[in-house]
Amino acid sequence: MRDDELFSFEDARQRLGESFDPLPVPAIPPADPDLDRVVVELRRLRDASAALAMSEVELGDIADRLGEVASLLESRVAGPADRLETMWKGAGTRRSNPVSGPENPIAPPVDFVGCDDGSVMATVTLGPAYQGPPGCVHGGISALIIDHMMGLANHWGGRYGMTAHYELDYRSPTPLLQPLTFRCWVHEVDGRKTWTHGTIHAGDRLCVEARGLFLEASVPVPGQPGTRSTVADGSQ
Ligand SMILES: CCCCCCCCCC(=O)SCCNC(=O)CCNC(=O)[C@H](O)C(C)(C)COP(=O)(O)OP(=O)(O)OC[C@H]1O[C@@H](n2cnc3c(N)ncnc32)[C@H](O)[C@@H]1OP(=O)(O)O
Repeated sequence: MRDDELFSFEDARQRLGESFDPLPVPAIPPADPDLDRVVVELRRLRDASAALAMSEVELGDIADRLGEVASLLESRVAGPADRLETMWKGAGTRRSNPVSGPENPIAPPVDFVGCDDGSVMATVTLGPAYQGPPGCVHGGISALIIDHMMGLANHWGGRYGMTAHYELDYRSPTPLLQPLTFRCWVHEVDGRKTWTHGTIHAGDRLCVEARGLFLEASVPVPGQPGTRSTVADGSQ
């Protein structure tokens, strides 16, 4: 089997239907549009603040003004422990995860597409907030995105699980400010185990190769005693 082949293409077709259009995997449910707009603005602040040093910006009372907004929000939102509970009462973690979640300002965000061959793909351009080596994506950010994306590829391939083992080879520098193509696919399955592979390319150049072992498992859901989640799609 070639390394980039789905473990069972026909099996995936049976599970996913004879023909299907690429879809977001899994679809992220909409919520209050104002909430998503707030996060879009927070991301603009994130990216602008990553470029503040050595800039010409007159900072003056900027910190005070931002502090006022932060205090306003803090006074009206749930604390972290309560938030963990509400997160699992709604759309699971799909809206709040740190890779694609529209409610999470640290998410770049990355938009995923499920492909006809069973893989999951994404194209994303990362800015200076994600820098590691000069001009390059931080290796931990690459790892974060691929790990999450492998979870989605498992879901797309009808599997689920928690990452038990995960390894990456950084084959060449991963550039900032250029479109990067991420791809993940289920490579092999055996009982509770799913081996999932992934790559990052800049154009035709291979930047990162990754392999993960996922084990079917469940974890207790915060605030819902006796309830466990399979972490399959952020729901139970
Ligand atoms: C739509 C989807 C959206 C969601 C995407 C989310 C993706 C995010 C992915 C993550 O980041 S998950 C978070 C990071 N992972 C964790 O926190 C997992 C922490 N580890 C655990 O909870 C447990 O170790 C785990 C549930 C993974 C496994 O515990 P088990 O007690 O169920 O496994 P066990 O020790 O019985 O081992 C089962 C088999 O797996 C093998 N195994 C376990 N850990 C391994 C390992 N690290 N390396 C290789 N093999 C391993 C083990 O040898 C054994 O093989 P055999 O059955 O052949 O004997």
